[in-house]
Amino acid sequence: MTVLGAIADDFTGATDLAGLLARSGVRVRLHTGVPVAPPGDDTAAFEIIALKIRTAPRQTAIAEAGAALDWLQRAGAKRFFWKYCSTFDSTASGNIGTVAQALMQRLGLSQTIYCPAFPENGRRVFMGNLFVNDLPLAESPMKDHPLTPMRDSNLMRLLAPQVSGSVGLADRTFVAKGAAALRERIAQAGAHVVVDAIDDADLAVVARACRDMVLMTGGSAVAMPLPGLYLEDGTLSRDAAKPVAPALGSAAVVLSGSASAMTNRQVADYLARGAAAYRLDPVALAESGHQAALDWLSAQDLDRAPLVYATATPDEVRAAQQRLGVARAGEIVEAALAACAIRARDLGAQRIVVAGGETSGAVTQALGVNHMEIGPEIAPGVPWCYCVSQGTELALTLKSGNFGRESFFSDALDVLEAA
Ligand SMILES: Nc1ncnc2c1ncn2[C@@H]1O[C@H](COP(=O)(O)OP(=O)(O)O)[C@@H](O)[C@H]1O
Ligand SMILES: O=C(O)[C@@H](O)C(=O)COP(=O)(O)O
Repeated sequence: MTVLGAIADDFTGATDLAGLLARSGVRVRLHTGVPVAPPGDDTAAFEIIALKIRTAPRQTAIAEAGAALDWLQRAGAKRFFWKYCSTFDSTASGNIGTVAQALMQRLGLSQTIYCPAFPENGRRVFMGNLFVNDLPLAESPMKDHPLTPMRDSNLMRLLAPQVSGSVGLADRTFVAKGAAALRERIAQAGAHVVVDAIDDADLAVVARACRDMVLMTGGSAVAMPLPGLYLEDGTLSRDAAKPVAPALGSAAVVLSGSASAMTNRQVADYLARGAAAYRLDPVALAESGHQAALDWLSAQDLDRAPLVYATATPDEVRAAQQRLGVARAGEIVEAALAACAIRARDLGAQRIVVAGGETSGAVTQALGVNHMEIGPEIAPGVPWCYCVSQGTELALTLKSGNFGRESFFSDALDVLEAA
């Protein structure tokens, strides 16, 4: 029986949520896109639908999230979770609040909460302001994100233009008083309530206070305590069926389309380890296409997990965007990396590491993957996922731009080796 149905605005975010929920030992199933077939009898306790709508036009985002909600309701879910980025990545007009409001309308709700905190990855919310490690969001490297540069750290100000209802705050002084006091505060705080949390203990209080809300929204970490709460009161029984790692060949590829500060360090680390690498230049791709990258990949020893990357500094990204336009630069890079993923699979690679949320969406869609089982976690919020692409079993990991330590790419391959 499905206890919670979740909708994620991007693919890395969906695997992040899936990995954190799966820590509890309950069954989590991840669908990429809204499944075409109606739900069967074997639905998991936690069903997640990954969408690629973080930067989509508002009406597209609302329509796709609505279709996902319908499917999850048909799967039997009575409670829902809207997952977005722990750095609140959104465009000026949406889509975090926009989609939340649309889901509220469809569910007949007058209220939801917003809690992007993910303390294990340094994201904390205090007095409604989001911090990334020791910096306010707008001073963190997120200010330079290629598609969703975050130039304000105040979540209420970010949310207000995205919704028509009132925006309020349940600050940490209420969280510190425990679940009952927090619940009371939230009830009085308006339609769209930002909730503070600076550590996992705070998130446990928030989850306890909101566990019966029909719709919660946030980063993955505020959902992490939910399986424990549902197991505690018998809403859910533990399902020990762990996905079995498929037998995989040793060929692998690393594809990086994230331009985050952390991914830049991870690419540098992997290069320093002697990895064979091909750098994608968006302007050259626009002029000549990506055949040269495919030819390079075909000549590589995939047992040594070569890297194809567009990862670049903020200045380099800006220069490419000025030449090509923001959307086109992103699309060209995503298309090239998606084509590399298909080529790598066709050359026998069954281990594919992808860095970047939009990039992961493009790669996963191109591979025609429609659902994934959740395997071992490589770093907080980044699990290996097992899936099938055109009849080939694959292990795929989708790394959010800023997640993982410097050695992430080699960590990922090591973790899979040990699985
Ligand atoms: N060198 C580059 N120049 C311009 N755009 C780039 C470059 N490298 C990557 N991009 C684009 O930037 C976007 C990065 O977003 P994403 O893949 O979501 O990474 P992250 O997870 O870091 O946010 C993608 O659309 C990608 O195609
Ligand atoms: O919540 C998070 O930080 C991640 O799950 C996520 O959504 C990150 O997005 P990208 O950095 O665009 O991959």
